[in-house]
Amino acid sequence: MPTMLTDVFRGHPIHLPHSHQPDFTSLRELPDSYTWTPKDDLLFAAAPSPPATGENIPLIDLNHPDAANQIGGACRTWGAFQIANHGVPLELLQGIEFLTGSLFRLPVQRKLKAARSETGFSGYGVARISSFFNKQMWSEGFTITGSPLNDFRKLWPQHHQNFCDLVEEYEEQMQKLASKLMWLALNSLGVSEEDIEWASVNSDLNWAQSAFQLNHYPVCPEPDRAMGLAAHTDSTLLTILYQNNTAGLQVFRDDLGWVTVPPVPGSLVVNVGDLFQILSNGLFKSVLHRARVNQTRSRLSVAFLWGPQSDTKISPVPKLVSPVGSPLYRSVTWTEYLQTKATHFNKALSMIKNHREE
Ligand SMILES: O=C(O)CCC(=O)C(=O)O
Ligand SMILES: [Fe+2]
Repeated sequence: MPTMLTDVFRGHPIHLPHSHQPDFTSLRELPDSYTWTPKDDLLFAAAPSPPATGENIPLIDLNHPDAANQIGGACRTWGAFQIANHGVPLELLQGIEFLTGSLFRLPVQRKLKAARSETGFSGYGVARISSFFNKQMWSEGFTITGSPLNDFRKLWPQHHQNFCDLVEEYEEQMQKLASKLMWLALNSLGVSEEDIEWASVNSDLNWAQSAFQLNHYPVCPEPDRAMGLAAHTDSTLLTILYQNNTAGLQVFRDDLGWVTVPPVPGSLVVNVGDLFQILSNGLFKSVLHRARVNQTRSRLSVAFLWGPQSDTKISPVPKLVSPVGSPLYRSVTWTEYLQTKATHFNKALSMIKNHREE
C-alpha cells in the first residue's frame, strides 16, 4: 500500500489552535495578528502590475486546434492559464460553488465539528502554510481527500449524500481534465507516452491521486493590510482552480509583479505545480500565487490538487535534458517532496536542484 498524502502530514503537524479561527463576520477592525507588513512576507509589498500593460495569463479555448502549443507557451512564460470549453458542465461548477458556500456559511461551532486535527490533512481549518508566517491569513479552508462522507456527516447530519455525490462527480471530471492538460502541455515539448512510463493516458488514472482545497475569503474591513492566502507555489503536478465571480487570485512574474487573474464565468484556472517544473526539467514554471481579499464581496475558490501516486519517482524527462547536460533536479516521490516542502516551504524546489559542475 503506497503512502498516501495524508500520511505525510502526521510528521509535520500544524500547531495552530482552532481558537485562532475567528468569527470573521463579527470583526469590524483588522486585529493586529491579521495585519501584514513587508517584513511578514517579502513579497507582500511587491509592485502590482501596472494596469496599462494589460498583460495577463492567457485564456485558452481547449477546442482550438493549436491548444497544445498555447498551453505549452503559457506553462513556460506564466506557469498558469485559464481554460474555456473544458467540458466540465456548468451545472457541476455551480453545484460545487453552492456546496462550498453552504459549507462556509455554517456556524463556526458546526464547522469545528469537522476540524482538521493537528496532524491531519482533511477537514476544516486555517491554511496549511500558516505555520510559515507570523501573521494570520484572512481566510478559512476545508480539505478533502478520498471520500468526504465522514466529515460531511458531521457538518450536515441529515443531508450530506448529495454533496458527497457532487464531490465524487467533480473529482472524476477533474482527474480526466488534469491528465488531458498534462499531456497537451508535454506534447507541445515533443514528449509522448513512451517517454513517461508511469503516466499512461490509457490507464484508468490509478497512477494519479488528488485532493480538494475549498477556500473562503470573507469580506474584510481593511483589505489592503490583510492577506487572504500568502504567496506560495503548489506542490502538485497541476492545480485546477475554480473561482467564484470575485477577483482575488494574483500570480507573480519577475518582470511584471503581481497580476490579478480576472474571474471569467465558466472558465477554470490552471497552475503549473512544483512537480511539473521538475518533470519538465525546469521548462515549465511552477507559478507563485496568492489571494488578496475584498471589502465588499466574499470570495470562494476550489483548488483541485493533482499529482502522482506517492511512491512514484518523478524526475526530469530524459528527452528534455540536453545531451551534454545533467538533469536540473534529482528524482523525488511526491511524499519526499511534500516532506521537503513542509520543512523548507518556498525553498523546497531549490533544495532538490542538482548543482551543476562549472
Ligand atoms: O483562492 C485562490 O485563488 C488560490 C487558492 C490556492 O492557491 C490554493 O488553495 O492553493
Ligand atoms: Fe495554491
